[in-house]
Amino acid sequence: MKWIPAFSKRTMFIYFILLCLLYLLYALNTCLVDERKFNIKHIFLKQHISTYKNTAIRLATLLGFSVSSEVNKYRRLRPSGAPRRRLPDALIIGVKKCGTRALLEFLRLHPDVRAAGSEVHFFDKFYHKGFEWYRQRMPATLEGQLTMEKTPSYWVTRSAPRRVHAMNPAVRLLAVVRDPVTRAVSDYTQSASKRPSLPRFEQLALVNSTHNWGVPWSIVDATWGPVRLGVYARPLRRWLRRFPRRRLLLVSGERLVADPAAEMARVQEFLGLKKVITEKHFYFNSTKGFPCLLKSETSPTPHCLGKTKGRSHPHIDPSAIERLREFYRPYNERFYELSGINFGWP
Ligand SMILES: Nc1ncnc2c1ncn2[C@@H]1O[C@H](COP(=O)(O)OS(=O)(=O)O)[C@@H](OP(=O)(O)O)[C@H]1O
Repeated sequence: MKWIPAFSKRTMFIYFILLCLLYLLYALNTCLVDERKFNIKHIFLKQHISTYKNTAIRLATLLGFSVSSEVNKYRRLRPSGAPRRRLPDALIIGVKKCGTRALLEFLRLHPDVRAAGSEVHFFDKFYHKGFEWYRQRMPATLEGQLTMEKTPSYWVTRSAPRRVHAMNPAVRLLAVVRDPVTRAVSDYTQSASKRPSLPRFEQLALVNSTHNWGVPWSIVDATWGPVRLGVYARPLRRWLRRFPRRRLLLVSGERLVADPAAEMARVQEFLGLKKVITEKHFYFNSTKGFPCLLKSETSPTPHCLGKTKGRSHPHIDPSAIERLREFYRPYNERFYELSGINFGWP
């Protein structure tokens, strides 16, 4: 052990204190430039490595050592605690009219999640604009916070799995699914609210045909958008060709209404988030018939989702509902097999 310089205990102690002071000053500096709330996870976990690195660089510079060009980048960098826009870490990819807005709004209650407010439609409509354009649409986040976006049409966009994979193969995907019959009625209700002259649901969902024995019979029009979108097995297969099953969380639209806190516990676990969103955040609004929020980042008072969420549906002939249920049954079975979850739709 002769090669160890013979420092006195006193000198070593002074060096140790100096190092601790430098680290403390650096950590404090990081907090002060951060205009948001002090975030324990952010400072002490995610930034740990870069904090040590930057402190070492500062120390080296102070002691008069020259620093390499790579290290010189440090001077141009903003303090590492400053918020900046990043590509999403997680995406809500669908399914239309299954509760995607509710999921996003609930997730926004979490201090470690920041999400784009409106649907960005990058992977379906604006892919040609490039990832930099996409990044600019994202909210600024601190290191350690998740950046999110929801665009339900990604679920059925054929090129979306490949494109999302090209952005980040480790991205986490969430898809909300609900009974395809209710989903179809919800989809129709939305269209009818924009076009009051739209024919009745039954007329669009079913086409009259003649049964083999001459008995009039109606068959489901599987080409009609609101019906086609409820065949979940096909798009799921496409996503699973690109992403392992563990990267995709299927959220139950029914449970998101019946027990939002329990469903959000699954979501938070999947996203690797601390369980912050709990029963305390929700109350059931009997007028609306849906869970609403007690408070959120944007509103300190109790509030529900907008008027376009939770519309009342028109009455649909029960025989048409039954025809649709028969139609979806084999597709639902296939979907349960592929996903490994039995959603128990009637
Ligand atoms: N908490 C809460 N409040 C209101 N609505 C809720 C909620 N949770 C789930 N839902 C259901 O979400 C349905 C709308 O789904 P999406 O947000 O995915 O619609 S969209 O695709 O973004 O247009 C919406 O469909 P409709 O009932 O047909 O309006 C709701 O059934």
